[in-house]
Amino acid sequence: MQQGINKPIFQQAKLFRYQLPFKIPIVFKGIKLTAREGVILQVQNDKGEFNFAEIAPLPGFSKETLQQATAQIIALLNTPPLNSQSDILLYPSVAFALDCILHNIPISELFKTAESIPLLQGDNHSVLKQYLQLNKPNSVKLKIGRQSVAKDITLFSALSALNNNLLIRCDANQSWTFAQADLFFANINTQLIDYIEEPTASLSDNINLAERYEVQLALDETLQQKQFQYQHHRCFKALILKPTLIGSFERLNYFIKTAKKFHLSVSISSSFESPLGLSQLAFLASQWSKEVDISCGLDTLKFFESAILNKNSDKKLDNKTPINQQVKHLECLWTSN
Ligand SMILES: O=C(O)CCC(=O)C1=CC=C[C@@H](O)[C@@H]1C(=O)O
Ligand SMILES: [Mg+2]
Repeated sequence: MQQGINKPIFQQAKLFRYQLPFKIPIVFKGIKLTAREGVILQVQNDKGEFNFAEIAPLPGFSKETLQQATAQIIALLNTPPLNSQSDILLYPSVAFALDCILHNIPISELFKTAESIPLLQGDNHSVLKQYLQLNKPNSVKLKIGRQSVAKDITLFSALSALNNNLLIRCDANQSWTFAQADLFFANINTQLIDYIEEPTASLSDNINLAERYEVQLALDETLQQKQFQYQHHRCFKALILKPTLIGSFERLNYFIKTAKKFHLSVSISSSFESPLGLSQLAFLASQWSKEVDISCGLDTLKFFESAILNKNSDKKLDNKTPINQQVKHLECLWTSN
């Protein structure tokens, strides 16, 4: 994808606020959220066409707050023209949204059909129930590291007993110590791990564990460090790209090129965005799949009570209402003129 496109001054920009309640609260790195909050940016270009983007820092994962990101985008919109060469160090959520606008990333309905690897999270009983309800697919992503290692071992073994062909993508979100990760690997059939994302917070410990137990690693949080430069190791199998946490298209393209060079697979993964953000991620995934082996980790709408952008639930919108129409029903929190 092209970089650094400069656009003429836009006619009008608006920011809308959304809030999507979760079915049950979800804990993100120790922060319990009952709802997802973000803003939708709508920009009308000189031809009168609308472009959209979402800014929704994920508490626990993003360094910036929604208030900070909103203030930054307003500052940018107040000094047109919009371009991706801004001197200010942009927050990742803002950099990504800006590039979506500058590159006219459409709201596509692709995400409704894009096949995502099912994400299983919750207590052991509910994870096993979710897996059975999905008719035992051969590939799943399993959250671990949120309960005792003993319970995770029980869960992993119970899940794998349900399907001989199951390959599990594990995600520990850097929550284990070396000893905890070591205990986990020593007590499961590691051949059933497709790859594991970030067992501990130390990349060198993760490599050490991967070599010891012959498991493959995927990098997720590591890729969100602004200074991180990829150095290949044979135990790396996949890159998890969370565009709204990584930021600019320039940085994302760097990882796509890296994946191509080292034959890594790429997962385009959600950060629990609204349907608008997810639809743009699905579009980008379909573009990048021309270059690298892509899978989607966009299976997060199921955690919301309702995935419709709508301020008042009495407005009779349903999921057949086009997303750009839904935006009009949100509370407008800022407008350029
Ligand atoms: O990658 C997926 O399949 C879905 C998204 C997902 O698992 C995550 C999104 C954001 C924060 C975490 O809870 C989690 C992850 O770490 O990958
Ligand atoms: Mg992860």
